[in-house]
Order: sequence, then C-alpha cells, then structure tokens
Amino acid sequence: MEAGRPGRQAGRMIEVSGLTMRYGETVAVDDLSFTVRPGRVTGFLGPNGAGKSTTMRAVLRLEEAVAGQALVCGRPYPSLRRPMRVMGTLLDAGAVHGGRTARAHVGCLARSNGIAESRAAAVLAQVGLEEAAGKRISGFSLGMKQRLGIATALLGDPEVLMFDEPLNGLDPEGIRWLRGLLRSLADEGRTVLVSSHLMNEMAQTADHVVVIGRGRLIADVPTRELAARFERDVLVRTDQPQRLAEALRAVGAAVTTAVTTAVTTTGTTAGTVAADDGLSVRGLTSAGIGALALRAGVALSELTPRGASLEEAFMELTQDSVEYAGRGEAEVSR
Ligand SMILES: Nc1ncnc2c1ncn2[C@@H]1O[C@H](COP(=O)(O)OP(=O)(O)OP(=O)(O)O)[C@@H](O)[C@H]1O
Repeated sequence: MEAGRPGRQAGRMIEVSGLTMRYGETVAVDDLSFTVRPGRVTGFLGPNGAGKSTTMRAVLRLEEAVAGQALVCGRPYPSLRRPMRVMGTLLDAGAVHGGRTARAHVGCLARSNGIAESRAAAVLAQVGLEEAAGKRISGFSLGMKQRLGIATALLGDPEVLMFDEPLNGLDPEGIRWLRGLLRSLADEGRTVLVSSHLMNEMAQTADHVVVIGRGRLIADVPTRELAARFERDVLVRTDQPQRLAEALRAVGAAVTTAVTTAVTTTGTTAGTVAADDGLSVRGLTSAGIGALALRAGVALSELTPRGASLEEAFMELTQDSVEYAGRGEAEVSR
C-alpha cells in the first residue's frame, strides 16, 4: 500500500528508459530501463562499477546520455522550476565546502533556493546534527558528512529522494537511524531510491530492489521475491535420517547433511548420519518430501524450505551477469 499524502503521488516517479551512458569506450550503462515508484524504498544494487552512480548522475543530467533518458516526475531534472522541492539528492557526501559550518552550509542552500531558513535548523535536527550545527564541516567524520548530505537533500521537503551509498561511513547506530528515516519517508508516500552494495542492509530496508550488473538490468522485483527465487534446499529433521536419506535417494533427490558433509550423492554407500543432524534435500519440494516420508513410515520433526539470503541471491545474479557479458556482444540479444 502506498501510504500518506493522498493526491500528491501522481507522477512522482523516477523513470529511466533505454538509458545508455558511455565514458570513451566504456559502456557504463547499457539500455537500462526501470521505474522508481512512490510509497516504497527502492534499493539500487550492483557490484562495483555496475553503473549505479552513472545512472544517478544521468537522472540529474550531469552527464549526457548516448541514448534514452531519465525523467523525474515526468520531466528532465534541469527543467524543474524548483528542483530542491521536487527531488533531494545525495551523490557525494564529501563534496562540501569544509570551511563552513553545517548551519552556514544548509542556510546558504536554503536562501539560494528560496526555502525558508527555519527549514535549515529543522533538517539539521532531523539528521541528528543539531549539536554539531555550529562546527566546521572540515572536522566532520564521513558519517557526519553523510548526515549533512541527507539534511540538504531533505531541505526542500521534496517528494522524491535519491541517495548514492548513504550507508557508507555510518556506524551501526547511524545505519539503524537511516533505515528508520528511509522507512518513514516512504511511508509518507515519497519516492525513495537508495544505492548500496550492502545487500543485507538493503534486505532490511528496501521494499523493492533494482539490481544491475555491467550497466544492464538484472532484476526489478520486490525484495522478498528476490530471495524466494533462489530457494536452495529443504531442511529435514527426523530421528531416522538414514532410512529417509535412502528413500529420498531412491527417487533421485540429492541428500547431504544440513551442515556441510555429504551423506551421499549417488551410489549405494551412504555415510552415517547422526540422529540430530538435519538433512539438506534438493530436487524435491517440501510437499514431496513429506509424502515420501509418510510412505516410508518415517516421522519428521522439521521440514523447512530454505531460500537464499539476499546476499547470496545477489552474488548469484551478478555472477551470471559477468558470465553473460563475457560471452561477447554478438551473443547478446535483447
Ligand atoms: N568519470 C569516469 N570516467 C571514466 N569511466 C568512468 C567514470 N565514472 C565511471 N566510469 C566507469 O563506468 C562504469 C560504471 O561506474 P559507476 O561508478 O557508475 O558504477 P557504480 O555501480 O556506481 O560502482 P561503485 O559502487 O564502484 O561506485 C565503470 O566501469 C567505471 O569504471
């Protein structure tokens, strides 16, 4: 459900369509299309060099696209009349004038963008920099600079927010804080795009993920579906593991101990399995395993389908993209 701010949601999207970006011979973004929608946190994931920052720079039109485009609320970013009120961005937290105080920096941005100066104090408080507002930015840690960058993004009370790696430099408390902030921004009905290479953090933060590799779209799915796509095995516990393993092997299932040691893969020489070891079963659904156990007269104490973590799903996805790209352009059909 998209929550809050009814009536203000139309068009508040980031739309990337057929975007291609090059640096000389390097294709940084390759025919990339996705839409970032309001009311949810969208994680923008990909390994180093995947093209996340380049895509975000393209959204701001800081660099020219070879083909395609990115629109913010249906318009090119430079054509927005009051851009800070439409989209707040954090691209490079380090790119601030170190000689100024946080208060002077945010106040100056407010003045030059026609935003009430009272907002400056409000956003500094919102990001936890109230106490440090009078200090020079040059003395700030990376985590404090991230908070300052987020404060400037929030300054215009924008409907769309786009943060590049905002978790960098934050300590565990800072990460928890940012997760809560992103959640509340999305719950207010805003559009929130956040890039990260920290998959597990995104698993806890993002409702939806856009995964890219080598500038190409790999996945554009709800977060929970990403891990579900990569169901690994079914964990089975019984006090008759040997008997169950034999019955499972007889129908072609692959059975190993749930830890790491293989019971057997093929053939007749099954290893010994301790009663409290679980079995890891592949090649049969949990329903199939349950039915087979019933026929074999084996009671089960646990039957759990196990999915991959988002981290594992991500590794698997992006590994494929590397292999895919390695096959050469001639084989790449779209
Ligand atoms: N200014 C530049 N000049 C030349 N090549 C660049 C430039 N910026 C990025 N690239 C290249 O474009 C590709 C995409 O880089 P980009 O920084 O967008 O990826 P990313 O997903 O943000 O990665 P990271 O997490 O490492 O920042 C990479 O191959 C990178 O080397």
